[in-house]
Amino acid sequence: MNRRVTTLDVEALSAQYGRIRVVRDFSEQLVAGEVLAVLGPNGAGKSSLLGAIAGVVAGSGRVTVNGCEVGDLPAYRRVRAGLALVPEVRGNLFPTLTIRQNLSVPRVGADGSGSREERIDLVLTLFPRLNQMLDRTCSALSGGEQQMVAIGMALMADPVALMLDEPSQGLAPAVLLDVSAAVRRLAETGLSIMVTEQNHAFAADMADRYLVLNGGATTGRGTAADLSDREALAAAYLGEGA
Ligand SMILES: Nc1ncnc2c1ncn2[C@@H]1O[C@H](COP(=O)(O)OP(=O)(O)OP(=O)(O)O)[C@@H](O)[C@H]1O
Repeated sequence: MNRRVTTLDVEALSAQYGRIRVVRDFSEQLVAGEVLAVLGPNGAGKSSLLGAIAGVVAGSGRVTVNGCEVGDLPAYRRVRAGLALVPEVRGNLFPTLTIRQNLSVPRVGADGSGSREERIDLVLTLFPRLNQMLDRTCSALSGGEQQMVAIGMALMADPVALMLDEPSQGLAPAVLLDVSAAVRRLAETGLSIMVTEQNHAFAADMADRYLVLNGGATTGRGTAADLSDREALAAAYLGEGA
């Protein structure tokens, strides 16, 4: 896998609800195999940013996936171009369906011709604990198990760029380790991953680098090593000029 290949290129992106713009002039590039953490306080615009990139929140700007400009395409066409989103609190899951049924819902692969069994095998290799509970209803799973299925759902489309919206929400520390290990393993396969987080320690376990979004604007950025440097992180939250 050539790690210098840009898989996700976002340029001058904004996100808005009606006339209220909540993300302004966001630009970022991710290369294959890279994990970027998007940090920021409540209301900073993290979910809106991922939503605008995925095409489920109104916005403007350029979004290029694997060299294909998708900024004017509806969300489902962006998925086919290789962009996958796992929304906050596992919002892509069907709670009354079993794990196996949930994994049967998404189209498989960019052109729909992929092997569903192969994709399910990948999900079960990443999250072996799901093996024992494939026929269990998702509403009866723990938050961590639901998060694993939610990530599995996104992986069915064989994406090149995966966006995870606050995957740590409501998860026990032991499960966070499972999720961060899975994110690292996915990055090793060449997937680019953008993950919003407020849990800095969890972000440090996964990310190669981070940026801080505050009030809808990027105020700072740094490497994963900086995430344990409280002063560097505080400066990133306050703004690079602080
Ligand atoms: N559907 C909506 N309609 C109007 N405004 C919204 C909507 N969703 C979010 N907002 C506003 O957009 C801004 C950014 O919200 P967003 O959810 O993107 O932030 P966030 O950083 O993800 O926050 P959190 O960490 O609390 O999830 C906030 O001011 C929020 O109130």
